[in-house]
Amino acid sequence: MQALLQPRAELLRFSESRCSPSTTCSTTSASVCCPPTRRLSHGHSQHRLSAAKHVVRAAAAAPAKVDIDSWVQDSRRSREQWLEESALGALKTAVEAFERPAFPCALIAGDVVILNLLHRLDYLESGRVPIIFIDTFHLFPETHALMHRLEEKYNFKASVFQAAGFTNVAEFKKAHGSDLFIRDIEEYDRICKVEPFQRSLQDLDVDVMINGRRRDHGFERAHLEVFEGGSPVKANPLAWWEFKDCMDYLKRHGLERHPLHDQGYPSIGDVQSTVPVPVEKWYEYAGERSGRFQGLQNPDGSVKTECGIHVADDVKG
Ligand SMILES: Nc1ncnc2c1ncn2[C@@H]1O[C@H](COP(=O)(O)OS(=O)(=O)O)[C@@H](OP(=O)(O)O)[C@H]1O
Repeated sequence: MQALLQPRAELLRFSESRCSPSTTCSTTSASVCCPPTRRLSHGHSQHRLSAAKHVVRAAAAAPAKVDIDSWVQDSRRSREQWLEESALGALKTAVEAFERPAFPCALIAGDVVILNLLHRLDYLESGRVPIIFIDTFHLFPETHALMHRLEEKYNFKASVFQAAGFTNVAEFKKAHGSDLFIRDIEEYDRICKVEPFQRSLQDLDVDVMINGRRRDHGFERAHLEVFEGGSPVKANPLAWWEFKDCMDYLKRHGLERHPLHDQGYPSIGDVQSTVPVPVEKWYEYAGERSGRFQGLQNPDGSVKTECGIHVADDVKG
């Protein structure tokens, strides 16, 4: 309360010092502006204006004894702690309530965070949460290499799914050419992403699917909740995190991040449709994914922002 009163006391002191002791202030609001004994008879409106400016300044200024910087730091720390605890809680809730959880993992920053959270809960080494990795035949080699390093580190083996009927990229290109994604992006997504993804959920009979989708990814995900109904149910432990929270988590915990971040890529998908983004854009709303799906359009001509993996309500197909 004292702190709230202080600016007004300041104002009165300020007003008093500006009023001439030899003049009288005549306006009704002068009781705020000047003590009654020193009311001005002239130029009061001008004086009132400077006093009003002072009110704004006085109200904006913090009482001297408050260390706002430490408040800011404390609130950041509590936010980080809360985000971390809520993500761990969501994963635990999902895994304990369902029988066959799985985590389809593309190794973008949030996925690397989730892998670490799963490791902390002992769901990786124990095999309680299988990791699904869709090899689209068009991923960056660095993505494959990172997956191998994380498999070693956390002692798990990802279940890899590829386009049906092919065992390697050469076979795929022989059948479909090397530019299917240019000629027919819908068909490319269906063959290389959506079908292997749906097959992975069916083969593992997944009843709850963990993933790293977040509200700050863009308008399609702006209202995402931590859990979503459907078949399977989806657990989105990072729904309320921002991209910066993910990067900060990796740094705070000394974790390896995807090496392409250091080459300017905030998000990493397929080689042919992922480009670097100026770093000042990374943390804007939807900035993380702004280098994805480059040059691609939906059939209705709108800009592509999803490959279709998570668009259907019932992703098991
Ligand atoms: N390669 C690969 N392997 C396993 N799982 C994958 C893969 N690519 C995408 N996904 C899953 O799809 C979610 C959305 O991915 P994206 O929209 O970022 O990209 S993509 O169009 O699918 O490439 C993505 O969500 P995140 O967890 O946020 O990465 C995953 O659940």
